[in-house]
Amino acid sequence: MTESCIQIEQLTKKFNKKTILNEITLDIPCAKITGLLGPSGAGKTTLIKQIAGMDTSDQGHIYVLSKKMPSLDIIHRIGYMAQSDALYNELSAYDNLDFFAQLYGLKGKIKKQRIYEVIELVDLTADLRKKVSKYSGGMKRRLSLAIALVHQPEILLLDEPTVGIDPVLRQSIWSELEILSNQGTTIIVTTHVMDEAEKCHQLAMLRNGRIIAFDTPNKLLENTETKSIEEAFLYYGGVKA
Ligand SMILES: Nc1ncnc2c1ncn2[C@@H]1O[C@H](COP(=O)(O)OP(=O)(O)OP(=O)(O)O)[C@@H](O)[C@H]1O
Repeated sequence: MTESCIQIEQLTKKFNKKTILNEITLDIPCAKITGLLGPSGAGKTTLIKQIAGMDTSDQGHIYVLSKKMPSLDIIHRIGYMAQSDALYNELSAYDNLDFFAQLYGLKGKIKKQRIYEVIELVDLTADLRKKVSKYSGGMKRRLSLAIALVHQPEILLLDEPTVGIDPVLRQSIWSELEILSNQGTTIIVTTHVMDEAEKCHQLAMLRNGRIIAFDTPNKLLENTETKSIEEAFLYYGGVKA
């Protein structure tokens, strides 16, 4: 049995009396890439924010690294990349990274070294001193990813990290996620891109705020006798392919 680093128990979240997350129970394995797959409006962002401890639930609990969320002790052990970039546009990429690295307690040589490592990883070294206001949308996504990684978090929560990123860099980001998970990082990534879903070690399929399936991509295909994750999703969603 794989150890789990995040436990979600009977989690329900409502907005204006509308149920957005409906009694979600999930055990997210440690040191694996878990994908949250679902159509627009399924509740992926709402769920990832709950895991990050950014919002309260109406019912149920979340434990991250054995601590009940929200927990201030855990927040610095999480790297969170939101769907919309939270960057300081009037600062350079370096200064943005420097600011967030300091918030996470990095100092001196180690801080500088990590800034250069993560900026290289997202292929922005040449634009490090450029103001973020002059960045394209894809460059901003890459910088947001670098910020989420700068303090080497044990838990990495990525909300649609590769939107607007070209296929070559997307590949290298996925290779890096694979390396990080091999090194022990627990990663959750939301996506509605099916070929990215196949790269995840575990996939949680979310529809109308409910988990309709949770397994490895291979098992999901096997169990539904389908040839693609998209077909498997339709099967679990009640639309027989
Ligand atoms: N703060 C809020 N107030 C009211 N409704 C909200 C709020 N946040 C999200 N919702 C609603 O909750 C539902 C789920 O939204 P959420 O952003 O979690 O979906 P998603 O699966 O991440 O979609 P997408 O792939 O488009 O990002 C939507 O109907 C959305 O309008």
